[in-house]
Amino acid sequence: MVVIGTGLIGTSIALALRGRGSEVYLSDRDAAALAVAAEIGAGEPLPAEGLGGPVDLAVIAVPPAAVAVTLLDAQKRHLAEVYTDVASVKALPLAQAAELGCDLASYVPGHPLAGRERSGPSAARDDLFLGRPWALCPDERTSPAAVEAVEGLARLCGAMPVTVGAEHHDRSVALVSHAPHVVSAAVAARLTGADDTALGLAGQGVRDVTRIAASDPRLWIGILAANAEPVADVLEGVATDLAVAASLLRDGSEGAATHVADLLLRGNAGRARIPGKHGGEQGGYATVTVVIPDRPGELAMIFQAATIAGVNVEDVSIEHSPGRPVGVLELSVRPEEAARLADELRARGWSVPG
Ligand SMILES: NC(=O)c1ccc[n+]([C@@H]2O[C@H](COP(=O)([O-])OP(=O)(O)OC[C@H]3O[C@@H](n4cnc5c(N)ncnc54)[C@H](O)[C@@H]3O)[C@@H](O)[C@H]2O)c1
Ligand SMILES: O=C(O)C(=O)C[C@]1(C(=O)O)C=C[C@@H](O)C=C1
Repeated sequence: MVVIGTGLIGTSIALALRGRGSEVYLSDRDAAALAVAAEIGAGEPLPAEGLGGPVDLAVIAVPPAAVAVTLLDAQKRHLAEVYTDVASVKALPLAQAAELGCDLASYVPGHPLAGRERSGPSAARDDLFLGRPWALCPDERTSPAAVEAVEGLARLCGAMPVTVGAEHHDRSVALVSHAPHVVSAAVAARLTGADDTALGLAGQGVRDVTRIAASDPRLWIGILAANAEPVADVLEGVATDLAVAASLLRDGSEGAATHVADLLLRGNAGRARIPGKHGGEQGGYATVTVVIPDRPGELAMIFQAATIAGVNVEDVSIEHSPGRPVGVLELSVRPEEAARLADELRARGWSVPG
């Protein structure tokens, strides 16, 4: 394989592929990004003179506006049999590739729905795509063999391939990724004028809502500009809800509170529709909460206790208590296994409230 663009996503794919035994060559116009990716074991730099023949697959992991020119260049060099990209929008690269005269039979537009708020190869992780959807947007011009190869890539990275048309993809991600990003930025932007007391009171809620606001604005302006209309449609709906909520709160009447409660209930309902682990139903798990001292080996012993109790931990999160040497661990498990795990942990001396 060849990975062109060794930033967060390209290097994460390269690491995942290397972990599955693939031979990976790397290319980036930024020599420092290439050097870091190679240094952390993502692959070998692609020799300037090429490899003497096409590799199976080239993954183009550059910003959306650079995908089509990068594809054309790679195809001119006959770098690979099959090409895919990972850009967060799909209609733009596909239209530009057609306009530039790229070979569309061997190009499968793709988009793994996994990422981080950090950029560059040093933020890469080989497990980034585990259990995540990976959109593929072939059309009537794409060869079935190319689609099969890129489905194989997604599966090798531990992701679930999902086939969807490019326009449909872009409208969908406007709703589930791009508009939420702008909303997160808008909430975080309110904090620039906050005083130290307010910031000192920041808890997990604001951290959850603003995590993605730490992302690279240069990358995101390219994503938003390439999906402008669908994102604007969602933002207008959000803006209406917010404006109505603000005016009702000022109104202060009991009727107004009921209307605001309606927005909160719709929020509950929307959130509950987000699929859970492996695309399954969300909310099917019970949470076992454990207070853990901050000392070596504590987590390992808790997971060992879960193993002994025969309980599979489906998900895990840790909340740190600021200034205190303890944390609160939340273990998501099947509801029928929660009491067994709680008993096992209590018997071994941990504090399991509830
Ligand atoms: N960040 C995310 O969470 C995320 C998730 C899924 C998909 N994506 C998509 O993946 C792509 C890469 O994003 P990233 O987060 O890895 O960004 P990044 O900034 O970490 O990496 C991009 C890399 O591409 C290189 N690059 C830029 N233009 C190039 C060109 N013309 N030729 C060769 N290399 C070039 C840069 O030097 C950089 O190393 C984007 O299209 C983005 O939309 C991002
Ligand atoms: O979790 C994050 O940090 C992301 O930015 C991931 C996320 C997303 O919105 O889910 C962002 C953009 C990508 O195109 C794909 C995934």
